[in-house]
Amino acid sequence: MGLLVDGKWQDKWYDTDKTGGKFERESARFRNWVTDDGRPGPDGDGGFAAESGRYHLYVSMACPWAHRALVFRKLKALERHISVSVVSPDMLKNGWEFLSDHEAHRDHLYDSRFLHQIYTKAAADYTGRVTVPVLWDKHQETIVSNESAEIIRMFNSAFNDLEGVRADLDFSPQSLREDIDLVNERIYHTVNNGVYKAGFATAQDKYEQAYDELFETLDWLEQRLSDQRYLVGDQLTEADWRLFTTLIRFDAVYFGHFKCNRNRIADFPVLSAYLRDLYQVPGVADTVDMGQIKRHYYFSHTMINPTQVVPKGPALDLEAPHGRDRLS
Ligand SMILES: N[C@@H](CCC(=O)N[C@@H](CS)C(=O)NCC(=O)O)C(=O)O
Repeated sequence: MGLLVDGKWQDKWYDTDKTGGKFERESARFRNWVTDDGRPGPDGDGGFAAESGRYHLYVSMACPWAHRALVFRKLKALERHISVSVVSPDMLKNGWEFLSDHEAHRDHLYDSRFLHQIYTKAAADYTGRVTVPVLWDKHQETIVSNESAEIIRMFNSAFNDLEGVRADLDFSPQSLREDIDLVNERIYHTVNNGVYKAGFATAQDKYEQAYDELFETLDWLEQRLSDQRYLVGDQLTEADWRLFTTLIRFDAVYFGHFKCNRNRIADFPVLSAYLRDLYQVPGVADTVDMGQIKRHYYFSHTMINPTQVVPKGPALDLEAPHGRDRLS
């Protein structure tokens, strides 16, 4: 694990000393938007028009942020328009890596060895962390965006005019945007990023604070979802998919590896049924690779799990009936 400094790779773990043991996530640096006609989006430069075959997504199957983009690519039927390369689940001293001789983990565009080479191709003097997902423009040979929250909004609406794309599915309708943003905000800080704050804390109090906030929000969600099928009423939205990619990793990884162990998701009757409901949406299960998820966290974070032994369990029954149809 490391980062780029002026375009040079440095093998360095997160620096929590300067924040008293607290993990603070760095903001993504590439913030352009693909739009239907190439006009600029809310941030960054214009010139990124939605075109079939022009964009490439770099992901890890293990990463919850990249997973959001994969879910949107699948549900919006963007697979034939946006190609993808999947890094190896092992993220060690060189950061995310490709494996040239494994079709499943090759860089299909440049046959690079490391993801940081994609970052320096886009910005030779880049300073910052090298994260997935990355949305790459094959025409301009640059990174459009490395911020998953924005990539999923592009996938939701920018490509709607392309053939076969599910324009009828809108996961961020304008009429619900305010509510979506509100729940996203709480869930981002206390759940999506909350599990990382607990897992990467290097001070007891910082860990306990993240743990308390996490379970306070999970209790709130258990309540909220007891009489409504989805987070923002009876329609599936972006807010659900953003929560989903954290919940699906919870019992297998965050409960043990990140010490988020007051309860498993399986112990929350409502949340666990909600998780199965989302998992059973056609196409979604194809985006979940529990083997790569467990391998990544337990094998890559050697300061948390120095033996690199990957747990066999837990047994998860994601195909069991969820019974939530009655709510909508
Ligand atoms: N803000 C980013 C965060 C992405 C992120 O942190 N991805 C993790 C993998 S789960 C990563 O690549 N970490 C590498 C690192 O921090 O060096 C997003 O949501 O797209």
